[in-house]
Amino acid sequence: MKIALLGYGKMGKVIEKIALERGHEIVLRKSAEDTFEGLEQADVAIDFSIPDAAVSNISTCLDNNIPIISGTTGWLDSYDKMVALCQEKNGAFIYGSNFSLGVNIFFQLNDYLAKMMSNIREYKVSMEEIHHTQKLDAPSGTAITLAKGIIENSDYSSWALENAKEDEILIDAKRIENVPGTHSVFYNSAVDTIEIKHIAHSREGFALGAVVAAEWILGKKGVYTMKDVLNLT
Ligand SMILES: NC(=O)C1=CN([C@@H]2O[C@H](COP(=O)(O)OP(=O)(O)OC[C@H]3O[C@@H](n4cnc5c(N)ncnc54)[C@H](OP(=O)(O)O)[C@@H]3O)[C@@H](O)[C@H]2O)C=CC1
Ligand SMILES: O=C(O)C1=N[C@H](C(=O)O)C[C@H](O)C1
Repeated sequence: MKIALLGYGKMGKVIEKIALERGHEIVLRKSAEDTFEGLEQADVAIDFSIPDAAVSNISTCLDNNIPIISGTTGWLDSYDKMVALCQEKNGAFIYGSNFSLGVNIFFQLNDYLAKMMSNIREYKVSMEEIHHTQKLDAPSGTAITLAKGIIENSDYSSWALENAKEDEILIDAKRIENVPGTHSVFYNSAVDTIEIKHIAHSREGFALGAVVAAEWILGKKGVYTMKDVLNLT
């Protein structure tokens, strides 16, 4: 499979390593100042760039009939627009706030726990996410997906980074050198705390998931998620 890498930073480089190990070829490594030259040769593109570049990268792929996997976070206000473009162009598109197998299992666990806790009034939910200091967006895309999972399964209506109201989920976004990504969901009562936590030990899990998603989408049309790729119910 010929892959275009849109974003060749920390993630782009780990994705390249895993893609080569799995027998794929890289036909474009695009950073900020590079053009899309080489995209036309690609069977699929993988975008791990920056919030301000994601929409342009995804649109360019859809306009050129290249299936696109995007892991870039911090651009979700335009997600519906990209879904509509994919449908209009009869393209193929996956966005994932987190491509690791472990986090996608954690998403399911979070939904289940939120459902279970929804009628138990003694507990108040909150979250913590910790990432490296170069991260541009806060809260993380993964934290937003976790918050959505809780909102869909409870009476909480939104999330806040500070001064959370009664019906808001407080997300504490911490930035600490070299942390690949740690997410915790807490249910606190006066007498105890229930915590579920995912700790990424490196970027390899995210990168492998993105390459697996790229392999999976070949030959398909439509908008999918990692739940489809991993066949999680
Ligand atoms: N979904 C997931 O599983 C994961 C998502 N992420 C997300 O992926 C994104 C990238 O993370 P990371 O690799 O750590 O970040 P880096 O800052 O290390 O890399 C970002 C790269 O994007 C490049 N870039 C900037 N503008 C453009 C553009 N217009 N077109 C193409 N590339 C561009 C930068 O180029 P230059 O160096 O020239 O500025 C740089 O190479 C972030 O949004 C992060 O949140 C990260 C890990 C997992
Ligand atoms: O920027 C990162 O590094 C990460 N970003 C993603 C996010 O925003 O959730 C996924 C992962 O946690 C690492």
